[in-house]
Amino acid sequence: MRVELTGVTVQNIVEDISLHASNEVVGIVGPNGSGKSTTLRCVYRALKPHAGIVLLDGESVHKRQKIARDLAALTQESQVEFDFTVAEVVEMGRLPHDRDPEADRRIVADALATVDVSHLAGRGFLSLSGGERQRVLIARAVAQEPRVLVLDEPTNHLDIRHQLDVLALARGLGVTVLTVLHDLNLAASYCDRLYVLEEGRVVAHGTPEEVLVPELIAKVFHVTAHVVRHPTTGVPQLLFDQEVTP
Ligand SMILES: Nc1ncnc2c1ncn2[C@@H]1O[C@H](COP(=O)(O)OP(=O)(O)OP(=O)(O)O)[C@@H](O)[C@H]1O
Repeated sequence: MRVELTGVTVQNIVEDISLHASNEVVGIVGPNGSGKSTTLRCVYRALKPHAGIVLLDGESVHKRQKIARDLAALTQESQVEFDFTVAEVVEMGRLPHDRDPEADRRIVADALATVDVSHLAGRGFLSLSGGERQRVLIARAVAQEPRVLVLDEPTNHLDIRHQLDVLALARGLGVTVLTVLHDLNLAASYCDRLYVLEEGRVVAHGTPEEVLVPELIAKVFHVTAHVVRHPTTGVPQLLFDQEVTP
């Protein structure tokens, strides 16, 4: 499924953002406060842009009926207020679909296993650690079987193994993934293309190799970076000097 933002503007927070993603993993990176979450909010309809348009397969997200089924979002606001069990939380991913108890049970069990939280199925969500909660919310998104997955810092709270697992999982779904990531090396490893935001505007986009160059890193993040090749994958990775630049 194709996600396309054209000229999206929200107050003076983001201005004239245009980006697209189509059956690929697209990362949004940028410094704190550069407008990454605000951009994603326009995609999962938590915000209506003041100008511009967000299309899913050519249809405005604000008019589309089936968006609850097609799009799953793991966001900064994704929370569970009441103490549902983990299994119940993941079952919520099936709500937008027509009910099929047997298939739903299987899909939920698969999602729990895929995200390595089957052993937590009977636990209360609110008793979980931050990382466990994050993985359960990812399992809920997986159980939804979306065509577009929107992730706002999905590796938050996760240990390194689970960071790698979650991003590999998102890639392996084979759907359109639009994700905000702070870790530029993870972004380089798991994203097909990146958009770099600075002060509410897209200042660069392209493959990680095209985008993650020392000049851009210095300009946008104010740090000095050296690009090296990962010894086994060949993916560009960044090493940072300790001093920040003005
Ligand atoms: N509802 C709001 N009212 C006023 N300002 C807002 C609102 N939402 C976001 N902002 C401001 O807009 C800017 C962009 O916020 P946003 O959360 O989109 O940034 P971000 O790139 O996701 O940041 P971070 O990396 O810190 O999560 C910030 O300066 C933020 O304080």
